[in-house]
Amino acid sequence: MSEALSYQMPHSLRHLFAVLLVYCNPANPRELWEKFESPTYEDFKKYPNMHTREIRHKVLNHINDILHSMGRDIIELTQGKIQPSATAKEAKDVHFERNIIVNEQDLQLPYKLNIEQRRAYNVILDRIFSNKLGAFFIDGPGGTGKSFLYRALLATVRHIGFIAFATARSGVAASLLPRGRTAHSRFKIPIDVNGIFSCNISKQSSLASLIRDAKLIVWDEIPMAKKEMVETLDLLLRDLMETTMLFGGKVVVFSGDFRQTLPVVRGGQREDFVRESLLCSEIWHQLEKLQLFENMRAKTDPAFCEYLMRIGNGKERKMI
Ligand SMILES: Nc1ncnc2c1ncn2[C@@H]1O[C@H](COP(=O)(O)OP(=O)(O)OP(=O)(O)O)[C@@H](O)[C@H]1O
Repeated sequence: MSEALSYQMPHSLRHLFAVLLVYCNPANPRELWEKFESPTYEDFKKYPNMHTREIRHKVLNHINDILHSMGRDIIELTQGKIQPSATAKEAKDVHFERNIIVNEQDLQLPYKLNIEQRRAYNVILDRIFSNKLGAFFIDGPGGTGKSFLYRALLATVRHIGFIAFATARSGVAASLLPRGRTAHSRFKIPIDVNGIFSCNISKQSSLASLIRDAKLIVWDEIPMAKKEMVETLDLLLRDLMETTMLFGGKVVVFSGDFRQTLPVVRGGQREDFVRESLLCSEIWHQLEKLQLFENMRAKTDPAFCEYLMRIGNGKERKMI
């Protein structure tokens, strides 16, 4: 840092400081910062009426933005006194999404797939590797291994360095997927779509570029999502990819079980839930359906599997 002071601009000094923090592991980052912070302020000092406190905050936020792009955080340096900006949070998120390390266990999943799962796995991967459009719905009752199949797909695609998004309608389902996020937060879809068919993503942002690069998008629990959410994602992808192809020509895999929960419509009746679901969207008819039948959860108890199916299909009169 001492050497750099004589020839580097404040902007570069801030960058150098971030690099030192990440790659050189200084014994006492705070002491290092306090010794060299002043020269990193110089470019902000030319603004009239800007107090030192404000300048310090701006400078630390800039360093934080740089640290986030490298997957680190200034909280280590400031003990939580500085909150990252929205841009910094996005940069950090993008960095993590581009650098996911797949765990060994998940890499073994493709070898454990049953016949139906393997068929779906091969069809989807083939579309990804041949760069062709693929919009799928994995149709399988609870326990048939839909999540198991996603994990295998996500592991394979991420392991070779491709970007794959794991999303779900609810936070609970998202947390069960490796680096899962709710579809709302991943694609910035408004919570209450209500005729606003646009996601809050600027075309120039790093998130937009990450989405453009994505090879696979997985969306679990789709029966719980309102059809407008899926239509909004379709519009976002067409817009970002500058094409009229469904989902911008990307490979998108939806799944869920329509025997389970449908979208919530306040004060609605059964027909309202159905009308709001993906089943009543134009997109539904364009999805390729891949079936899973074998119940892997209750494999050793076929009678129980049949009982569950009868409940799901509304044919069971006797409840335990
Ligand atoms: N090929 C497989 N080999 C071994 N176990 C499997 C396989 N597929 C699924 N399983 C296991 O079966 C159980 C159910 O699988 P999973 O949770 O993926 O089903 P699901 O269809 O997503 O269920 P739900 O709709 O209820 O969420 C899990 O314990 C999972 O580990």
